[in-house]
Amino acid sequence: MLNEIKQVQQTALLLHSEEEVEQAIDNMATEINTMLGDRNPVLLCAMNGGLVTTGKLLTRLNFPLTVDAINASRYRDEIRGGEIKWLLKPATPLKDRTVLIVDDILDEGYTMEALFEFCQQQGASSIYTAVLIDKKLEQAKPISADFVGLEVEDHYLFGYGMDYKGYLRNAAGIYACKESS
Ligand SMILES: O=P(O)(O)OC[C@H]1O[C@H](OP(=O)(O)OP(=O)(O)O)[C@H](O)[C@@H]1O
Ligand SMILES: Nc1nc2[nH]cnc2c(=O)[nH]1
Repeated sequence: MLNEIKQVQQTALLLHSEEEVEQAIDNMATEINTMLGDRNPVLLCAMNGGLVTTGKLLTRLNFPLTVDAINASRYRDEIRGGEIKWLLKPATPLKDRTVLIVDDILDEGYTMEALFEFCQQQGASSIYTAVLIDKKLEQAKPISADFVGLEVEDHYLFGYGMDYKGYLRNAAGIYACKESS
């Protein structure tokens, strides 16, 4: 397994450097500070992929907020999406709260749609969505994100929270796996 991971890492294409991604996160934070500064939101970190983006955003946000986690996964260790499996629901009551769901990537959009619907069912008063990456696809998505860091072509990506078979989430850049489109 580790040989495969090293091979994927070595042959991957760097699409966005660490500097570019950090700038994109700065820009997202500026927008979120403007839009949600007086809303006392709860940030929901969409685990596991949303971990890096949530952490990087958090210290750039300059207003009162609380944080919790949510996890509905549909890829697990595959590079094609399947059925949504709920792994974690937030402990924080969402009723009458403003919610900001933070994830690494909006790909086909089914994961974010499921997270959004869950927050609606819990009675959130308003729900915003933030993703580091919005993948450009030919087909329409069931949901769009309110805050987007970067738009990226259709490859299987890793880095900044995004994994390849559970690994490479810690890569400090946005990489495309070779021959993944
Ligand atoms: O827009 P979609 O096509 O639904 O895909 C996006 C989702 O896929 C990844 O999650 P994954 O299920 O791989 O779990 P992970 O966060 O643990 O990596 C990613 O973190 C998003 O949540
Ligand atoms: N790591 C990773 N997870 C995803 N989930 C949906 N699309 C992707 C992708 O391109 N990379």
